[in-house]
Parts: sequence; structure tokens; C-alpha cells
Amino acid sequence: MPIATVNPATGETLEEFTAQSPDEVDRRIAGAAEAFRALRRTTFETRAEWMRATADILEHETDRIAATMTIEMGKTIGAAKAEATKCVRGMRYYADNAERLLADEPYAHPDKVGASSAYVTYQPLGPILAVMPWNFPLWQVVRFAAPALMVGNTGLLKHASNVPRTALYLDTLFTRGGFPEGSFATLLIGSSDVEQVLTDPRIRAATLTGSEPAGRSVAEIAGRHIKKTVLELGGSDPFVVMPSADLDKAAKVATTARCQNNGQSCIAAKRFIVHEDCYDEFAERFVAAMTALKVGDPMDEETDVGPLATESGRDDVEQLVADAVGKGAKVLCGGDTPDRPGWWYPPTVLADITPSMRMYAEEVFGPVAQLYRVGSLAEAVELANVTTFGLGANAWTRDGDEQAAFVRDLEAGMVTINGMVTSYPELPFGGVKNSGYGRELGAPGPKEFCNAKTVWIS
Ligand SMILES: O=CCCCC(=O)O
Repeated sequence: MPIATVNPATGETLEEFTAQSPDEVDRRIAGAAEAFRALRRTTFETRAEWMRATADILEHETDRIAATMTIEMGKTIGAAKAEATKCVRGMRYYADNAERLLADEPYAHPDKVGASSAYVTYQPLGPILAVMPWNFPLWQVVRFAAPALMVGNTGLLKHASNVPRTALYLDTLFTRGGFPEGSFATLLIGSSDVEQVLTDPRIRAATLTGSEPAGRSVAEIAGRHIKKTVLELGGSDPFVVMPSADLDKAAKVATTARCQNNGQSCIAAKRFIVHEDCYDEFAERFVAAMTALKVGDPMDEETDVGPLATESGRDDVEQLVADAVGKGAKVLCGGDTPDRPGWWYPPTVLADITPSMRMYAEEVFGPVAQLYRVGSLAEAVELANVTTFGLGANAWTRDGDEQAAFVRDLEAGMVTINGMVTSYPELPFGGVKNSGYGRELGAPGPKEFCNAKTVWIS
């Protein structure tokens, strides 16, 4: 895939970029290694000062970077501004809290191990490679970079090839905030160059948000070189609705949960599993809300759903829908690719999904909802857990026992009751099964790329 900015709303190529030369990549890795030697000796206070300054710059430039994201990958301008604002919040959260989250952990009974004092201290690992996707092109990078830099690690970003302008914005953002040169830099390279960077001994670990095949490849290479990875891969999150739920609210939130980011989010709700006692009522409200969404120019503040980010992504969605419809799925709304330039797909709801259809097991990365009817909580849980994914799960019920059963039994890294799965800087984010491993954000996030060093003092 060429490194280029292509406006998905029109299909027009706006700018093409030349990949950095091997020498330039080497220079950047050396810069990250050099910066690490300095950064690891700075105090939390100093790093927090730089992180706050970075947040202030981003806050000031929100409109500009939001427009860049919308032009490069088609998210609505409202969503793009919200994403930049979330990054600012994330940076400030880690500036304020990293020292507390990474405080030494004393062992209460050092005498039991023959020491006068024993504790665990969290130290940075070194330069970390971040392989990041285009769907939240700012947030997914900041979600890694803010905690990593506050720990004292340095970062090298290999961003998706269709968001180079956003990648180059990130290249200088943290140094503009005061971090030493080399603390965070972008590698403008193709996917085939990742292996060479990952195997470089100066790179100590890697984080990847992206597809399952990309995750397997990075983890495999990193494993051979004994380097730690954190993987945040795909999801096909269930959204279970039980009879006691507030159906108006559930249908409204379901619409946002499915169509956020034009339907292109790993934590979007994709499979709507509804108890038969409220299926018809929920389906009617949900389909009405999906139909009412305004699809159009993503630069227009009034737009709810813009284009898909790439032509191949739009084709994948189209093929998954065609496969399901060809095998008997019923289209309740949407389902037709509009005849216009750009990569558009309308909000779509499908019912009568069966296991023979690809979307029963595969992730649909676009605004297409699958509706399932079930007769009991046990059936809902079984269906929710049927895929190989285990990222987020949503369940709607006002019954306390049912809530407890969903929390216990849904195979997911995150369970949301009467709401939609969302990431917060304060809470851990990540999945189980083929959705990946490790956690970002919250307290575990910054510790993923630390040496938890045991100290024993006589
Ligand atoms: O594709 C993954 C979406 C994650 C969005 C978030 O962190 O909120």
C-alpha cells in the first residue's frame, strides 16, 4: 500500500509520500536509543511538565489536526475533534497520575525473606515500537505514547500508510512539548519494513493495534527475539438486550455503538443479541434510529456517518453483506452501496443470521449490525461467546442477578452494563482470546513496558 493521503469521501489522492530511507530509519532508532538514556534519568515532575505542555499544544491545535484526520480517513469532524480532546485528557491524566501509578511497592514483611527492606520498583525498558492503525489515528497513538513517555520509555511509531499527515504531526508533537529530541518519532515506512525495525536490538518491545494477521506477525517476530508485545486486535462485540432493559435508551446507544467512527472501531458493538420478549420492540426502534442517521460529508458538523476509510475496507463490508444476504439474511435497512465517488456504505441492519454466513464469525468493519433473537440469558451468553474474539461486551438489563451473570460469563476484556464499551484513560483497555493480550491505559497500561525490578536489601 503506498504511503498517501487519499480523501475517502471522494477517492481523490491528495498527496503521496516517499518512505524514509534505511539510513534515516537507522538514524531515528539511534535517536530513540539516545533519548532513552536521557529520559530514564529525568523525574516524573519534569516529564509531567513536558506532557502538560504537549497537551496544551494539542488542545490549541484541535481543529487543525481534526480536519487532517477527517480528510485522511473520513471520520466525521465532530468525532475527530472529540478524539483530539480525548488525547488531551489522556495526556493530562498520565501527567497527573503516572508517579502514583508507578510508585515502588514495598513488601510488608521483609524479615520473612531475610531482608531489612524489599520492594518492587518499575523502570522503563527502552525504545518501544508502536504499530498503529488508521481508525483512531491520534488516540490510539496517544493511548500508548502518553503512559510510555511518562514511564521514561521512548517511542517509534509505524503508522498506517493512509494517515501520513497525522503520523507526521505526531512526529514532532512531543518534542514541541519539551521532550528531548528522539523521545518520540515517526517511521514513515511500509509494513514490509517493520520486521527489520522490530528485530533491531535497540528496540526493546512492541505494541500493536490492528488486525489479527498483523498481530500474529508482529508477535511471532518479537517472540523469536524475546521481546514483549501488547496486542489490541479485532473484535465482534456482542450487545445483549434483556426484557428489563430501558429499550429506548438501549436502541439509541446501540446505534451509536455500531456506527461510531463510521462503524470502524474494534470496540463497536457488532452483534445485537436480543431476548425474544423484547426483540420486536427493540428491532423497530433500532432500525428507525439507524435509518435516521445522516450520512454525508464528514466535514459537515451535522453528519453522523461519513465514508469508510479505504476502498478495500468498503469492498470487504460489501462482500460480507452480499455473502449473508445470499445465504438468506434479511435486510431491515441499508444494504446497498451508493453509486458515488468515494468509499461509502450506509447504516445497515441484517436479521436471520446463521452460522454459515461469514459475518457470524468474522468482524464487520463498517456500519452493519447483525440482529439475533434468543430465548434465554444462557442462550445469549453462548451466542455472545461464539466468536474467536473477546474484546468488549455490552449487556442491557436492570436485573442485578442477570448483570452479575453477564459480568461472570461474557468472554471479554471489558464488560459494560447498560452502556456501550468505551475507553477511558483511567480504566484498563484490552481483550482476551484472539482480540489480543496485555492492557493499555488505567494502572496496568504503563506497567506493560516496565521492568518490575525486585529489590532486596540486607
Ligand atoms: O479499534 C479500536 C478502537 C479503540 C477506540 C478507543 O480506544 O476508544
